[in-house]
Amino acid sequence: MMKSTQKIRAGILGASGYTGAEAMRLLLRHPNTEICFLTADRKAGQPVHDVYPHLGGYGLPDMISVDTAPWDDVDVVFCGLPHGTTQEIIASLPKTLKVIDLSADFRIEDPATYEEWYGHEHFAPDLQSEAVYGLTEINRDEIGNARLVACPGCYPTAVLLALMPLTSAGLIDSNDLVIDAKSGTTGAGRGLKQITLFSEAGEGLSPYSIASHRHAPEIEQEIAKSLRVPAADIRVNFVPHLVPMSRGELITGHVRLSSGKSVDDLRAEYASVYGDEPFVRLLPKGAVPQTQMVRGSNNCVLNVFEDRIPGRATIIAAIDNLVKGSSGQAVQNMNVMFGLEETTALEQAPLFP
Ligand SMILES: NC(=O)C1=CN([C@@H]2O[C@H](COP(=O)(O)OP(=O)(O)OC[C@H]3O[C@@H](n4cnc5c(N)ncnc54)[C@H](OP(=O)(O)O)[C@@H]3O)[C@@H](O)[C@H]2O)C=CC1
Ligand SMILES: CC(=O)N[C@@H](CCC(=O)OP(=O)(O)O)C(=O)O
Repeated sequence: MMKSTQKIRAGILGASGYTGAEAMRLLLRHPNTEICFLTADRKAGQPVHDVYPHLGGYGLPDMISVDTAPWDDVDVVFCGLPHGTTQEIIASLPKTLKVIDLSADFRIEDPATYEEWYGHEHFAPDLQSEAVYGLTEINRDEIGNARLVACPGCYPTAVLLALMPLTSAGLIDSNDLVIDAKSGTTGAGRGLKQITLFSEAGEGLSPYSIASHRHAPEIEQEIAKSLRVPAADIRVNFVPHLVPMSRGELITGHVRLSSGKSVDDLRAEYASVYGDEPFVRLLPKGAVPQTQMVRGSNNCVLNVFEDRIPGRATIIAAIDNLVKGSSGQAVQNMNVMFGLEETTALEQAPLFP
């Protein structure tokens, strides 16, 4: 447990990206953390106020290149880098440094599955075997002892928070999981991409990676681990959509109830599992989760509804992809790793409207 006056010295890799900016915003109000360095690639050398004007004036250091980062000056690094980059960079870092990775680099445990979905061999398999999957509510104890935490993808965060208590309790069929997911455009990062151009994403709703998104094997892996069955025994149909809003994510799960189980049983399980959780909220019966309920917060709101088809149910969960779906969960994990109050710097109520 850290003394309350002791500061954690943090570096943020990929600080000029969206998750980096969100990590800065959250850590600026963290009483036990000092931001020591920020890295960027093309924007290296620029002051924060040039990259993110809303974060100017807070005394943050200028962006530097990752090659010149003073690793010995920090206790922890947050890695908001593109896939495949973190595993190369952190392999050469001091082994005492704690690492909280927001990318997908250390989430997939099976090397063949990793290669199949990410298109290359893993560059740091030793580090992969050390990594702990950072879904805080489910893996809190392991995260507390971890050096390297692989934060879940934004969609898997919402999907697993919604489904895992139910699959673990045997209340729904783990082989009949159909997920329809929607994300704001920040989910695709700050780099210029045609799909997120205002003129192409605005006024529309675009499905993508239909039944072929890399978050499906990540979801299957975690459900399979919790049930102690091979990942191939779990099958998730997952279709994401890009929605013209900057942040927010909503997932709709269409599930089959186990024999004799009702929606009230599912609600009772959520209430039991999440009753004491600071960030996961089961809404009152009938209340509909919406992205507007979580914007800017580390909260996940969820609920379950009866389907018209007997024996089926519809589950809805909403998170902010940049908070609970990435940087907020990363800070939550840092708090756990350093023995701090888990909610520190994350108490922000949602922004509305
Ligand atoms: N956005 C989201 O909602 C979520 C994102 N993630 C994951 O988190 C990671 C970061 O995402 P996000 O912030 O959206 O990404 P962005 O594209 O917004 O930012 C990427 C950052 O990485 C830097 N960078 C790019 N290439 C390199 C390189 N070769 N070496 C060093 N630095 C590099 C960029 O610098 P520069 O700007 O100077 O080019 C920038 O700071 C990704 O892996 C993403 O998949 C996970 C969950 C949710
Ligand atoms: C809207 C959008 O493009 N979202 C991203 C997911 C962002 C995320 O959580 O991703 P990682 O697994 O990449 O870390 C996508 O579908 O690729």
